[in-house]
Amino acid sequence: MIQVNSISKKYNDHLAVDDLTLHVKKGSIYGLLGSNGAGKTSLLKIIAGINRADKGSILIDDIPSYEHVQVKERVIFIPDVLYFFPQATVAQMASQYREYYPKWNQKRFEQLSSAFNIGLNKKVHRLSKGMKRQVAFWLALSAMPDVMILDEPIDGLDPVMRQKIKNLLFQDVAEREMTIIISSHNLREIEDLCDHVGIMHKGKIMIEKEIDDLKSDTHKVQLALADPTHEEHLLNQLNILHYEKRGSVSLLIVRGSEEKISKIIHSTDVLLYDLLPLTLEEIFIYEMEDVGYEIEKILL
Ligand SMILES: Nc1ncnc2c1ncn2[C@@H]1O[C@H](COP(=O)(O)OP(=O)(O)OP(=O)(O)O)[C@@H](O)[C@H]1O
Repeated sequence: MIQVNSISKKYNDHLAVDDLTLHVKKGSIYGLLGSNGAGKTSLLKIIAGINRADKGSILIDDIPSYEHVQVKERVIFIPDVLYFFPQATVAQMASQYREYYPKWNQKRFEQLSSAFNIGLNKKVHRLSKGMKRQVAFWLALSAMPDVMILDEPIDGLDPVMRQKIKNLLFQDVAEREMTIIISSHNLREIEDLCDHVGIMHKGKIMIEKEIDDLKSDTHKVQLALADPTHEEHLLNQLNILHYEKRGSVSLLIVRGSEEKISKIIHSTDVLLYDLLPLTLEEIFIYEMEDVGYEIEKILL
């Protein structure tokens, strides 16, 4: 559905997106994570056809997104900083959307008014931050896009509204195979919403996986050996993302299946062995450490 092929984007001398390739399947919800300044917003704007890449191609259903209006009409981008026409009311913004997006669904717009409960004659720029975001989703969902690109979308929404919007997004993905790419620093939200995840750093995707695979492939291990002199040999056999020693107990973050890790560890005499799952937030932190982010003593 969405093919990002070897794209790069430079701002002056800074390479914000570096020869990046990414494919997102139809009906999938793809979470884009990354450090500040990793290039996520730059990438999303290129995928949405707002900015042009210096090199490479973006295809949505095999059609280049930047050059073709018929692709842009099927894609909605909700940016981190929202823009509405100055002085426009909700109703006026809706009529702008109705003109631009051929699949605009007026009936749905009217139905959703009960979910959002914001007056049609309200001027959008006078609404609160969270209410503006509600309007952005109300308009986006009524435009019936095939692709939704969301940059920090939940910022400012209260927990009830977050849940409502999540349910509406899930409904569109399930019923009409809408595809979503979502960038967020709120990893609990990403964990809840997404089926795939990509971690971006310095303009590149470092890891791209199904979220379930990512979670079942990284573990927290507590370990104490009967003979500590055997530890070095044991650790050399494991794919370790992070290591800390607390007294006689070693705390490790290890990549690999539970079965494989247990087998290696049980090849030595162990006094203590505990293997625990990690949250996406913890996996993100240790993967970032692996690419050079300074992380010290943050194991809980
Ligand atoms: N219009 C621009 N002109 C110059 N540099 C830019 C521009 N937009 C982005 N950059 C630079 O490109 C890099 C990537 O920025 P981008 O906004 O894509 O990162 P991000 O991953 O979205 O970051 P954050 O998580 O902090 O929002 C940064 O170094 C930023 O300063």
